[in-house]
Amino acid sequence: MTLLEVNHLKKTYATRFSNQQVEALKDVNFTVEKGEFVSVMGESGSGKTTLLNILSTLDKASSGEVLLEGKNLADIKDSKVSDFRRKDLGFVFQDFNLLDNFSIKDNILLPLVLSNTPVKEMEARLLPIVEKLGIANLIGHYPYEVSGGQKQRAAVARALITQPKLILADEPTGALDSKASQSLLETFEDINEAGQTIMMVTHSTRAAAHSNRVLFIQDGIVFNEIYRGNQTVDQFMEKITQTLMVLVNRGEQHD
Ligand SMILES: Nc1ncnc2c1ncn2[C@@H]1O[C@H](COP(=O)(O)OP(=O)(O)OP(=O)(O)O)[C@@H](O)[C@H]1O
Repeated sequence: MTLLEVNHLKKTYATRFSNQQVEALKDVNFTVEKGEFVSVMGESGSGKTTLLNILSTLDKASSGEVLLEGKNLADIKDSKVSDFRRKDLGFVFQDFNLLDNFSIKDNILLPLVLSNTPVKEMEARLLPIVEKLGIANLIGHYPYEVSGGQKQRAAVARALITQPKLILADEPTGALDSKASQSLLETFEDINEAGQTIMMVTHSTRAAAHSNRVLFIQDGIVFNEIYRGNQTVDQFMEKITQTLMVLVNRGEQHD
């Protein structure tokens, strides 16, 4: 079943200091099936953040459409946009975005508090998630008392707690050491195997190699996509590296 459909997405920015326009996305087309774990790669400036911002309704496309379960995001009323973002999407960022003055538990529960979920239900949802993520013993701590890897697990728990249709992750391993990255990627694989659809922007070939499919963006379009299939992480990494080389060579020919 198709969860996300992106059709002819275009985003043009008007620059502030000249009349020039930047075409960040020219014609982006792809679909994501329910239960997929998809990575998006591309050189710096290729439009990955722009794409994530539009998918997460933080920014609007210049033209084209994004459908989530067949529903056009552009049709969501302004008054309902934050509700949509909170209930249907989960976010994981490079720098965790946890609130320093809230305990790990309160950080995780925040989206449910904001949508007036009964306390009993909050508690019932919390336990299995923190146990699965291995942070059950840390929920009374504050973010400054735990490691980067543990902070990111708390952020993943916060993303999962609303049972979102889609998790959007922006460089989730960017601030983690290799051990914590590896552990987070395995967690992503686990929650994906349990049915969670994930879309992750990353510069890391190792991170991307944990997903099922990689989309490569260049010059504002999806230039290529490759599937992991039965490949191991190492085999898929090799394939991703080869595809990135083609991308770099293509870019140099254009320069
Ligand atoms: N608000 C803005 N105003 C004008 N131009 C912008 C704006 N945001 C992004 N751009 C331009 O759009 C293009 C795509 O930027 P974007 O941030 O989406 O790339 P990216 O692939 O996420 O890069 P990175 O990997 O470095 O984060 C770039 O040329 C960038 O300079």
